[in-house]
Order: sequence, then structure tokens, then C-alpha cells
Amino acid sequence: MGRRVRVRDPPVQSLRELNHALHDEWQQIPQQRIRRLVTSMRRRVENVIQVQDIVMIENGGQHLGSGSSGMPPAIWARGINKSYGTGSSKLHVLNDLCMTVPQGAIYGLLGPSGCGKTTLLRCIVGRLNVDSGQLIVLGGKPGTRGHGIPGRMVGYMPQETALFNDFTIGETLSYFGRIHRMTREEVRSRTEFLLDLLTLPSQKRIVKELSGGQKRRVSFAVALLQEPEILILDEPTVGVDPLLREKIWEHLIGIAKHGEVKTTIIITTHYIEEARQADKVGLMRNGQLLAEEAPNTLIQSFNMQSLEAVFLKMCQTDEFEQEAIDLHISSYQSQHSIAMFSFISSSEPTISVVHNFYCPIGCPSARNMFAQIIKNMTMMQRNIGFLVFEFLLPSLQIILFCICIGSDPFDVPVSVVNKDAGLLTWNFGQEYINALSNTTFKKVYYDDFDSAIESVRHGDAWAVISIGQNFSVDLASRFSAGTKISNETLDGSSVKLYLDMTSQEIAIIVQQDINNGFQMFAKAMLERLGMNPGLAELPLKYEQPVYGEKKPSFMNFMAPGIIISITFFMATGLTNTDVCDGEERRVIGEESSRRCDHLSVCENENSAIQLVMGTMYPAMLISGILWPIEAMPQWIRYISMCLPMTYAAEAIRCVLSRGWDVTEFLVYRGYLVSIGWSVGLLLISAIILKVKQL
Ligand SMILES: Nc1ncnc2c1ncn2[C@@H]1O[C@H](COP(=O)(O)OP(=O)(O)OP(=O)(O)O)[C@@H](O)[C@H]1O
Repeated sequence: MGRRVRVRDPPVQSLRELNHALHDEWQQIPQQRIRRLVTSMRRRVENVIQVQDIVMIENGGQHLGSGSSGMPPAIWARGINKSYGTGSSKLHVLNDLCMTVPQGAIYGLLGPSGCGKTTLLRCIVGRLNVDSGQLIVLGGKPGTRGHGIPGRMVGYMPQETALFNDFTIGETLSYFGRIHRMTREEVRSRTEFLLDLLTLPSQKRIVKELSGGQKRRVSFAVALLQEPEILILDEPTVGVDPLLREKIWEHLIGIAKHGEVKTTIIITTHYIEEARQADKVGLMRNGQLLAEEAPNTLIQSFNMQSLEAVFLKMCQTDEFEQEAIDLHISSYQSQHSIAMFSFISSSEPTISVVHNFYCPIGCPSARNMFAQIIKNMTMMQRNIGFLVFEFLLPSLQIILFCICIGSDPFDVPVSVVNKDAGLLTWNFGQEYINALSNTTFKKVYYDDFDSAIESVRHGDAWAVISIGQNFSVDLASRFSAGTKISNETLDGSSVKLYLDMTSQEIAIIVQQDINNGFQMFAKAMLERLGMNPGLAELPLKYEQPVYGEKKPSFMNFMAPGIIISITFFMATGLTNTDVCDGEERRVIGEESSRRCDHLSVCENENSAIQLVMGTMYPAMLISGILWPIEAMPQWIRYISMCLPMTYAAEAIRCVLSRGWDVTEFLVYRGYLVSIGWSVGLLLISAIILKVKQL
């Protein structure tokens, strides 16, 4: 066991001195013990410091009431943890992180790539919930209903631009203005100001035609638009030239220090030196803040020339030194907290970079819905091709469906071989062939049987109708000889048919019309013999159908399913337009993705479309849209009973074919099942999105 470590109240003048003192002492001690000590000290510090305490501490133990020094911090985080994934793939990103951002301060959040800066910002704006610890933003927990975060109070500029590519700059700002309930006049004057500040081109320019840097500036303008109380900027100066960067910083300092409402700003940047202009910087590594000080204090403490050097020094320290620094900060905080917070309160108000537009989870407000409608209309207007695709193409599909589906085949080529020698003046073979429909069949005559069969084999005809040499004689015998008729006569009086059965629809029509032709021929024969032609008919009588026509059409069966499918595809296409550029979505993008369940389980719109395509066709098949469920195996029928389209298609079929109204069970069941599925999927989407946010 190593020596017991007791953190005394060392008479040190600076963090650096404390670090050295502790470092020397701890070199002898096993690292595991130091880790435990660090954790325990942190807990003790966190336990004693609460938001109210900070106010007290900042004022040297006295509550001074209102005024800048008496204000609680804009952001206060203690011991927050956040991880992604579960089980062995769990990734701890924020580890017991503590952070204090005073109101009206500019706070530079610095750290190597992947250390968790964006994750922290997402927690602050309420896009992610922390796993544990306390996080208070503007006096409340982010994401709490009615708190305003996410919402108008916070402006968030994510790393990705997250803009609507087909919008102009002006339309983009108007859209977000509507979301934030700004008046037209407010939006107009802010637009003018921001275009000038950020040296953006004309507001009529379309976003997708802008350069990368210009897009980022539009994104920045969106974050500044409603003059939020907290502005969070995730690398806002990437791709921005030094002059403009300077101008942006001037503006940030202006709104943090001189604005009517002092804005708190948190800014992440890879240009470390620009963070010197911040009131306070947080140096982040491995999900923790190694230091949180004014830039100059840090530089002096570490005896370095630049903030970048301090940053590098801290990042290059090995694991042991890292923990020593953590420990000295913890002990420093616990033992010198009054001094530290006094420093904070005595410093000028800081700026932190925030920038967000997220609405609280739940139903979008009427205002937001209105903004959405305007946005969708603008997008459609801008994209005529899309409009045609989404609305005209489905209509065209329905028209094409009606034209192409359901009619009987006609002009079907059949090969005829008639060798009938006839009887007296009659040639029954020819008369039978004449009785065959000239609409359905296109008769091609052959002299020999082999050539006729060959024509079917080559795909030139769908059937061979072959009539033997003694057909007339044998047929006459067949009708007159009664029971004494021989098999040879029966065979000779038969028309031989050789069909290509590869197309069921054509084969059925060919067979049906060949039978009908024979009945016509038989009736004509009986009439000529002075007998009742009705004798040629089957002793079955199909009366007027209860529903539908005597000759049903396949189209009538298919139409309901096709209407449902097309409607579904239209809805899919429309909801996908809500997705904006970039992985991050601002307010409305979030809400629209909440609305469509397929997006809630997919990372992006392409995988959502693939998922829709992949699930849509099996669902259509099983729902009895293309073929009756009654013709499917029993186990498939059980599945189809669980699918929404089955009931919807049946309901529409009942309305269209049977003329039923909504009071009939099968019709209202279709509506109820569809509504139930929609509500269920919506709830699942909301839950999935909520869980993803965790
Ligand atoms: N949605 C997510 N699911 C799983 N892991 C994630 C997710 N988002 C971020 N991470 C991981 O969390 C860690 C911290 O990511 P984060 O984006 O917060 O870092 P960062 O400090 O902002 O990096 P950079 O400066 O490069 O933007 C990284 O290892 C990243 O891969």
C-alpha cells in the first residue's frame, strides 16, 4: 500500500506551483490510489457547491442581490456524464465534467478533436440528455417543457450547416424568423444587419449556390437572428477569412458586453489564439475540463507565451500528470474556491458561444406548422421537377394504370390447321373457326400441323387449333349415333388445342373464347337443324350479380391498392423533403423527422427511402393488393391480417366496387386501423427520437 495522501492547504501562489508540489509528492503513490482520491475529492467539491452557493461564493460569501455580480451563472454543470452506445461498445464521452459559464460571458471551449465538445454543447442546448450529474442552463434543466431551451432563448450553430439548399438566404432567415415568432419587420431589419455584418451576398442568392464559407456564415446568421440569450457556436470561424473572423469576434464581444440583453456565448474553435478574446476558456480533454480560467491567467499560471502553448502542454501531459493536474484543480477548487470564483465575478462578463433553434419535444406549435407549410410551398415552387414528380406523376400513374390494367387481351395470334374434308355441302370445321371471336383472335392458317406447332414454339402464336380430316362426318355421327358412338368417332369429332400456357391471363382468355366459339357454333348448327339453340348452353344460369358486373375486371380489384400505394409514396416523398442539408437539423428539421417514423430509425434520408422501398413491396404483396388474400397460404394470411394496408385496401374496395359508405363495418374498420397505425407509428417515432436523444 502506498503512503496516505492528505491534501493540505498548501501555501502556493499559483496553479503551477500547486501542480509541482503535488506532482513531486504523488510520484511515489500508486496511480490507482490517486484516481480514487481524485474522484472522491471531486464529489466532495460538487456536494458543497450548488447554484445558489456559487452566487454567494462569487460575491465573497455575501448575496448582493441583482446586478451582474449577483447573477447566477448562465450555465452551471457539475459532474455530468454522457456516453454513447451500450454494453461493451459504450463510449464514455463526458466524464464528471464541471463547468461554469457566467452570464454575459464569452466562453471559449477548447480541446482536441473528439474530446467531447460537441457532445457537451448538445447537452447544453437540450439535444442530448446527460446520463448523470447536474446541468442548469439559464436557471433550468435543458429540454424541460416551458423552459425555452431548446427554443428561442438559445441560438445554436452546429458544425454542419444544416440549411435548406433550395432556399435563398432571405427565405432561410424568414423561415427561422417565423419559427422564432419574429415579426416581418424584425426579420427584415435583422436580415439587413446580419447580411452586412457577415458580408453575405444578396439575400436572393440560393444557398446551394454559395461557397462553403458563405454557407457557414448564413448558418451563423441564423443563430444570431433572434438575438438569443445564449449563443452556442460550434466552430463558427472555420472557412472564414481573418478579417471577417475579427469582425465576428467584435460583434460577439459587442453583444456580450454592450447589448441590451447581455448574451452569453460559448464558442468552440480550433484557432486557439482567437480564444484569447474570450473572458474565460475551458480546456477540455477526455471529456473533462482540465482548466477553466481567463486566458491570461492560464498563460501566466503555466508560464507560457501563448494560449496554444498552454493547450499543447496540457494535452501532451502523460496520464499520470493528467491526473495530477485534475487533482490539483479539484483540490484548488475545494480549498481556494472563493478566490477562484471571486476572480470570475471580478472579471468582465464573459461571452459563451451558443446558437440553437430547437423546439421542445412534443407537438409543433401552430406557428411552427405555418412556418413548415410556407417552407414546403417554397421548396416545391423552387423545384418544379419535384412538384411534377410528387403530384403529377402519381396522377399519370393512375391514368396509366386504368389504361393498361384490366382489359381482356385482343388480337392474340393463333395458328389454325383445318383439314376437315366436310360433309355434303357442310364444312363444320370452317364454321367452327368462323365462330371464333375475330376480336380476341388473330387467325393465321397453316397447311400442316408441324408448321403450326413450330409457330407456337417460336413464340409467334399462343395456340394451335387443329381440326382433323373427318371432323364434319364424325361430328354428325357424334350427334346422331347416341350411345353407340366409338372412341374413334369421338376423337375425330374433337377440335385439338395446343396452348402456350406461360401467360395465365392470355391462356385463360384463349380457353374461354375457344369454348364460347364452340357454343356459338353449336347454337348455329341446332338452329339450322330446326332445333332449339338453347340446348347448346350449359344447364347453369348466372343471374345478375349482387355486386359488380357479369364480366368483372381485374382493374376493379387492383385499383384500391394502387391508390393506397401511390398515396403512400407521395407522403414518403413529401416528408423526405423536410430533411435539410447536413446531419444536424435545426428546429424544424427535428420536428419533421419526428413526424415521419421511417426517419426516426434511420440516420439519413437515403437509408429512410431504402427502408421504405424494402418494406413497401413485401407489404403490398402480403396485403392482397396485387392478388387476393384468399389465394395465399394460410400462414401468410395471418401476417396480412396484421398489416394496415390489408384493411385500408379492403375498405376502399368496398366503397368503390360495392358502393358502401363509412357506416359499414369493413369500411370504418379500414379507417380505424389506418388511424391506429398512424398514431402508433407516430408514438414509436417520438419514443425512438427521445431515446436517441438520451
Ligand atoms: N451520436 C454518436 N454516437 C456515438 N458516438 C458519438 C456520437 N457523437 C459523437 N460520438 C463520439 O463521441 C466522441 C466525442 O465526439 P464530439 O463530437 O463530442 O467531439 P468534439 O470534441 O466535438 O470533436 P471535433 O472537435 O472533432 O468536432 C467522439 O469519439 C465521437 O466519435
